[in-house]
Amino acid sequence: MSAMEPSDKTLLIVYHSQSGNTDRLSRAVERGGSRENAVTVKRLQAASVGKNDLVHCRTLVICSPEYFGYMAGAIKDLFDRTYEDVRPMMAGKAYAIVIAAGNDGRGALQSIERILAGFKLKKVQDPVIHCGPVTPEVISRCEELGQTLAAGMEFGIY
Ligand SMILES: Cc1cc2nc3c(=O)[nH]c(=O)nc-3n(C[C@H](O)[C@H](O)[C@H](O)COP(=O)(O)O)c2cc1C
Repeated sequence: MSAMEPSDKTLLIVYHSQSGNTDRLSRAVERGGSRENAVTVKRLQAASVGKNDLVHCRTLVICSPEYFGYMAGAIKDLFDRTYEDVRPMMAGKAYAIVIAAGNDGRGALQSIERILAGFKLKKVQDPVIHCGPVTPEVISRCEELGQTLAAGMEFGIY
């Protein structure tokens, strides 16, 4: 595995979803990010993400439902599978988090933030935490998040 090339401009969106809510939010992030032509946007289910996907992205968006006050197991599994090997190559990359929850979401957010702090990733946007059914408003927020991240990458801010 090689270290990240400076020319890498990949926005990696990792998601897990059981009943479709997080899936829809992650698609909205993808749509927003795709508005910036100079950035490659990759949206992958957490279970299919490998170490190279993490190493070769510049910016990472984790989209997770909250299950039992925590991130989805598939997101945790991704971190478990990759942490030791990729951690040295992750420092300084940018991240943002999107949470779909029933009525809370803070447990999922905090658990992900703790691990990303261990990776030494840099939080560059406030999280989107959405409770309840997906609404047009949260779809717009997620599109905006994706576009803002991609624009920041395009202009070399992240
Ligand atoms: C097994 C399970 C556990 C859940 N636990 C929580 C929880 O602890 N806190 C919360 O706010 N919502 C909880 N929910 C609700 C989900 O977070 C919410 O429905 C979310 O939108 C599901 O996203 P998904 O459609 O992408 O799977 C839970 C749902 C399931 C199925």
